Amino acid sequence: MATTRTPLMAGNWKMNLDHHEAIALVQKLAWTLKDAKHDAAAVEVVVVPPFTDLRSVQTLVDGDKLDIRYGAQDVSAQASGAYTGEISATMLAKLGVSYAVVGHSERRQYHGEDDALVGAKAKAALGAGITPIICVGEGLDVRKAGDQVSYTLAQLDGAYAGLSADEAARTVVAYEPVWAIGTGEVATPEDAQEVCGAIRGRLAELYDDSVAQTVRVLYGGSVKSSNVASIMAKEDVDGALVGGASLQAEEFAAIARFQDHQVGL
Ligand SMILES: O=C(CO)COP(=O)(O)O
Repeated sequence: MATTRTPLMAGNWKMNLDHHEAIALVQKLAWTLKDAKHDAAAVEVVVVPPFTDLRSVQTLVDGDKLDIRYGAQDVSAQASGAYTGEISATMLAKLGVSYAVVGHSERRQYHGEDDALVGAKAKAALGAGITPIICVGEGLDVRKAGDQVSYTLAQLDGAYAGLSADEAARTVVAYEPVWAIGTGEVATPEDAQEVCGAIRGRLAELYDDSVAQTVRVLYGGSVKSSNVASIMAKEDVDGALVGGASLQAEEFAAIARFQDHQVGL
């Protein structure tokens, strides 16, 4: 983690928690962070619930003036029209959504999303003032073959192909090795740094150093309060995209409070 970038901890709830449960979790998260005197300017905390929860989360965050932001798990590449089941970036912006996850490996795997579509979704989000969290990362076969860097950078090239430097500077990247998602198998801090560093290097090549130094690169895959500090200690890791552990308020708050934890030597 470099001191110039504000760390970002985003909790991707995936298809979990209805809008009642969402309110309970966000309230508990807010209390837990308040008890710990959490400074939202020092570490940004974001929840990413299902679409159906967003209106309730908005009402709670606005009403209680919580220092918590929220995002969507996906966004349409289209602006409006006959796209049954899709949700536009403008609709999300109206709900005060700050972030949209695009290209999550589960969407790539189960919905056939490719890099061009991921890039188009990122562009649509940016057009509505929403920060896309662009997900990349290799599967187990690629990792076993030692090709994780080239594979992930090819995904990055595809997703950023249509983005200008100004747009790229307003994105977040999440490196999520598929073999580490929901498996309990966390990448080592060195594994995370290798690819996150390569992503930053590629952004410098595609754009310039200022873009590369501005974009936050997150790690995702079995992040917990017990392993987050050692991963965050790495130079090019600026935060985490957390799945399962973000469904428990105390655990997610402890992840956001990673600076309280001692990094083992
Ligand atoms: O996919 C993830 C976040 O987007 C990671 O999920 P887990 O933290 O459950 O491994």
